[in-house]
Amino acid sequence: MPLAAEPDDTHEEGEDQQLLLAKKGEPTLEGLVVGSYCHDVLIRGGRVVGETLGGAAAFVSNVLDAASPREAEQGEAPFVVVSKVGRDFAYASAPAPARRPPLLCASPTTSFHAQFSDAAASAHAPDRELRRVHACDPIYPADLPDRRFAYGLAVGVAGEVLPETLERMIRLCRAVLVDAQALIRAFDGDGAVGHVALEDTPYARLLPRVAFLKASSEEAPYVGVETARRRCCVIVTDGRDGCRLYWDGGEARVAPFPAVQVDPTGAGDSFLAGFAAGLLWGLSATDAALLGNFFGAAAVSQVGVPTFHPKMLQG
Ligand SMILES: Nc1ncnc2c1ncn2[C@@H]1O[C@H](COP(=O)(O)OP(=O)(O)O)[C@@H](O)[C@H]1O
Ligand SMILES: O=P([O-])([O-])O[C@@H]1[C@@H](O)[C@H](O)[C@@H](O)[C@H](O)[C@@H]1O
Repeated sequence: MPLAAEPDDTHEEGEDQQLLLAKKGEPTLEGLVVGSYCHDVLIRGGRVVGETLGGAAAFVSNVLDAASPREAEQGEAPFVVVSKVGRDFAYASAPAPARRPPLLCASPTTSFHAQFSDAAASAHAPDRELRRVHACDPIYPADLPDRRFAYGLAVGVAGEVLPETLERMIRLCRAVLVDAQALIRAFDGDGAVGHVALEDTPYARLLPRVAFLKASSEEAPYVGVETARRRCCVIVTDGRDGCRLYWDGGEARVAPFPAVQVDPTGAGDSFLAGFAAGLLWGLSATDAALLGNFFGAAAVSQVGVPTFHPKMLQG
């Protein structure tokens, strides 16, 4: 499966899955996670049933730390997070923001209300309706550290990863993985989350320089998988049915792990981080997707940012 050509980094043909692996003599691969922490308010049957830390940066950091427990214990930071919050941010002491503090802005912290139907935990109910209540400042190219990274994760939730910021990530990182929700979300006057076609956004021209694009089954029609797969590897996640990988010339289904869903929030973020961790371990893309499915299933089994126990990954 050929990865997207690296526009700013040459690599030998055939090093498809090796892009995220340290080369001989290289220091530990450092990652760049770009996306904002946020406040999540969970509403079921018209009542607030939970208020939690959210934002892909929180879920992604959680998984990357769980997948590299030795570095996390030794205080090594195999990745940096560029995130923005307001002075009202309520979770500064939570593990992820405490380890990787966000930039403080004058604007309020991004906040989402996730409305679940009463049956949302059942097998086939739509999992949630999202509304963006507040949006913090965008993340600008100048907010990114001026150094090279082995990989980047563009994981905005409220439009904070600007096209020019993604372009800078591509220049700084050997391989960039993108969550489609950072590219195709649109918000109406009340903040209700909708989607626009990726082709109609300024991000479309950057796709040939992206290694992996992850989209949920709800987002996939707006991504245009048949077009996108000719530019980069596209992963479509499908909740309890696992995920499928599409590249130019092939596709593969990767089975899910069983889970009792109590809160679908963060499943996609956790999947993408688990997938990236799998590539860093040297797994093939399909085996890395299986690790992503593992973390996605673990995420839905808990409310908010899940707790992963270090032993959970020991064979
Ligand atoms: N109810 C579930 N049971 C088992 N695995 C799940 C469940 N929901 C999500 N997952 C896992 O998490 C991944 C991402 O979930 P999904 O809901 O598709 O993403 P998103 O949050 O972006 O909509 C799925 O591919 C699957 O592996
Ligand atoms: O559930 P998921 O799609 O992986 O990602 C979620 C976002 O879609 C949502 O906007 C945000 O409020 C959550 O904290 C989480 O980041």
